Amino acid sequence: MSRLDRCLSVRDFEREARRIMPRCVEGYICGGTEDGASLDESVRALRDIGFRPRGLRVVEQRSSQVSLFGQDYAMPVGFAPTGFSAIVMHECDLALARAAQESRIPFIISGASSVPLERLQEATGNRCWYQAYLPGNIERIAKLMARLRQAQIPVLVVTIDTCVGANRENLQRLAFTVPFKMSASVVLDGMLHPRWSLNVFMRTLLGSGVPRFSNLYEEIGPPITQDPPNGFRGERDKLSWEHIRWIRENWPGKLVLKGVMHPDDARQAYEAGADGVIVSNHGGRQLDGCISPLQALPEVVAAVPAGFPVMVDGGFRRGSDVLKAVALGARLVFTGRPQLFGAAVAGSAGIRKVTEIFRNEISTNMALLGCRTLADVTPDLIAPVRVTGAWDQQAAA
Ligand SMILES: Cc1cc2nc3c(=O)[nH]c(=O)nc-3n(C[C@H](O)[C@H](O)[C@H](O)COP(=O)(O)O)c2cc1C
Repeated sequence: MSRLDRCLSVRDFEREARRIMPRCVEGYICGGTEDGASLDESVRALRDIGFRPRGLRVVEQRSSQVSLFGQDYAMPVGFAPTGFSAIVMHECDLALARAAQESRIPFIISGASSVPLERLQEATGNRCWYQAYLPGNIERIAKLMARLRQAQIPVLVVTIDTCVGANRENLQRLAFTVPFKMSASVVLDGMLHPRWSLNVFMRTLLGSGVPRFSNLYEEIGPPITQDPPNGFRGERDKLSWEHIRWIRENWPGKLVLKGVMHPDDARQAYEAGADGVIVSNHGGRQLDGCISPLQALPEVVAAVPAGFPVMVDGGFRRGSDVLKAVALGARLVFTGRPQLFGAAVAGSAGIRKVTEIFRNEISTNMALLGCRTLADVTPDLIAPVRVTGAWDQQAAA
């Protein structure tokens, strides 16, 4: 049985991917910050919610279709932006964009990605959203926006949770740095993972050279082994609501803020003219000790007018996880690591299988919940998982 056939769930893909990736790549993809509390909390919070399904409803014809920003998507799942995906698969950005297009789900190009956004747009009929790591400098924002307009990006996603680089001790221990620097331990790590060295490292070097910071600013930047002009994080700590308001006045497309965790920020985003927010703690990769995005979601939904798109990401690994967020008011759920695990295990076929898994699980679980459409996935179908007194007594007996 092939590796791909063995993977029946996203967790299976994760297990296989961890075997293939060098430790420093695994640390970069899978890791969180400091004690990993935000990372753990995102996964744990999903287990704290259970379903209260309805029976005897005709669910023969089901649809998980969702409409957003004038597009119909096949299911309420999209690919979150993931920078440096080139270390998982040769031209991974392109494979992700194509798989998303084929599966009719949204794909967000990361500002820290390597395949030029113009190529990704060409491959998908100009459907990619773009995520920006913006400096608090209007002149520089304007230059990037000119490029995005030229490339006909329909949705600009501004990440607001990365004003500074977080404390990623795990990466320091593994000698993994951004910009990427070769060290003896990194070389040894690669040698101990020959499949990755051949399929990813050598293939990339021989095929297209060292990946570049292609989409961070207005022009194709230097290789990821060098600091981009103005630095990778230059002036991000100056970004404020003033810049968001300026962007709104000057950006004709849709505008989404990513990394919103506080209801007041969601309200402010709406008032500033944003078209949506993504509730996210950056996959546990920024502030450690954050509440989970799932916990933040209901208050964010309540803070904005009905119908204002609230999306969410962080820790979603099952179709049932996605449906819990939909029941709590999320229009769409983004995943970050799952499709990278798919890419690491089996390239494009692996990414496609991950989306199929989500689609099948969503369809099956909608039926088991008694839902024909996503509008039927309502808050009464979920409840906190709580061990009652009676259960405690039974357990003690
Ligand atoms: C390897 C990796 C790279 C990421 N790069 C970015 C990025 O460039 N921009 C961004 O806004 N978020 C980035 N994120 C965060 C994701 O967009 C998303 O918020 C998070 O991965 C969701 O959690 P999940 O991985 O548990 O699905 C990255 C996450 C990972 C795992």
